Amino acid sequence: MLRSCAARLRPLLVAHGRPGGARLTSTFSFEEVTQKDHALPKPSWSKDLRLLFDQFMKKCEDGSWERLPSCSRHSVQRFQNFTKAFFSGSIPVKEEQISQAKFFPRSFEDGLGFEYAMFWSKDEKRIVCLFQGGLYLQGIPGFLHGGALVTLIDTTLGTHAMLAGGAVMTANLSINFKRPMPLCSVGVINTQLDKIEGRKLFVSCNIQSVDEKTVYTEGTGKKLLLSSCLASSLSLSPSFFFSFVLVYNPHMPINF
Ligand SMILES: CCCCCCCCCCCC(=O)SCCNC(=O)CCNC(=O)[C@H](O)C(C)(C)COP(=O)(O)OP(=O)(O)OC[C@H]1O[C@@H](n2cnc3c(N)ncnc32)[C@H](O)[C@@H]1OP(=O)(O)O
Repeated sequence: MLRSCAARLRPLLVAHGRPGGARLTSTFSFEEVTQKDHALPKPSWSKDLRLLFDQFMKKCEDGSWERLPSCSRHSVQRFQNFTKAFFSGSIPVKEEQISQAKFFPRSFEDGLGFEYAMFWSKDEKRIVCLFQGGLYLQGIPGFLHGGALVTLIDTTLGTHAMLAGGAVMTANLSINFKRPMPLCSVGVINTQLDKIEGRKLFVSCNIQSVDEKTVYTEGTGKKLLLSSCLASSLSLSPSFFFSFVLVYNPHMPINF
């Protein structure tokens, strides 16, 4: 089974100039050049968000943490390869629409929607997502819409599951809204991987205020790996596995 899985993935990696097992920095860097990295400070970021971002960038200096770059759209090639690999090549939108499609959390104008940056700790195996919810994300007056919070929770938990296991889809998400979160305030999402059962990854997180005094929301999610052979390939050949994940995840570190 592993051999057939590897055979299925190899053409995709070669198509990106990435033979299985090789480090993939050069091709991904090329995409970085052509696509804007949104997980960097902007004028619309509040002082709180900048301060937290700077603190985590400091933690990155010794290599224990890594900032995850984030772009707003996939290249047409990446899109097509993803659907070929996991949905039998049936592209769900018209060919001409592919280049127009945007990653939902990155689809708002600067400062009006989600502003966020994720950091990954390889040792602690967790993600911290620093974010600020803009004026277009209002629910009840003055507070963030619950759906907006769920979007960012799903995105952060999905990224964690991808880093832990490979391409995933959300099968189940459970949310507890504990306190309303003020519009334009800054929140911190902390994730953890609770367990893996076969293709199922159980991940959870909460959203806290910057001073850690308020827990706004808690979330637990069940993510399903899209291919059962990917998890087992991780234990045999991490570099091959990571090279695959790098192709598909817009939040993946450049130098994994
Ligand atoms: C591109 C880079 C972007 C990267 C960007 C970074 C992250 C972005 C995050 C966004 C994520 C999304 O929005 S995803 C979009 C929202 N989600 C979806 O549209 C998913 C739609 N659902 C599906 O496609 C499917 O139901 C799947 C893939 C989830 C599962 O189908 P399947 O593969 O056929 O699996 P199946 O045999 O049914 O079940 C396998 C096991 O999982 C359990 N299971 C299945 N569904 C559920 C469920 N809803 N709740 C609990 N458990 C479930 C079953 O009981 C079974 O357990 P057992 O018997 O083995 O014990």
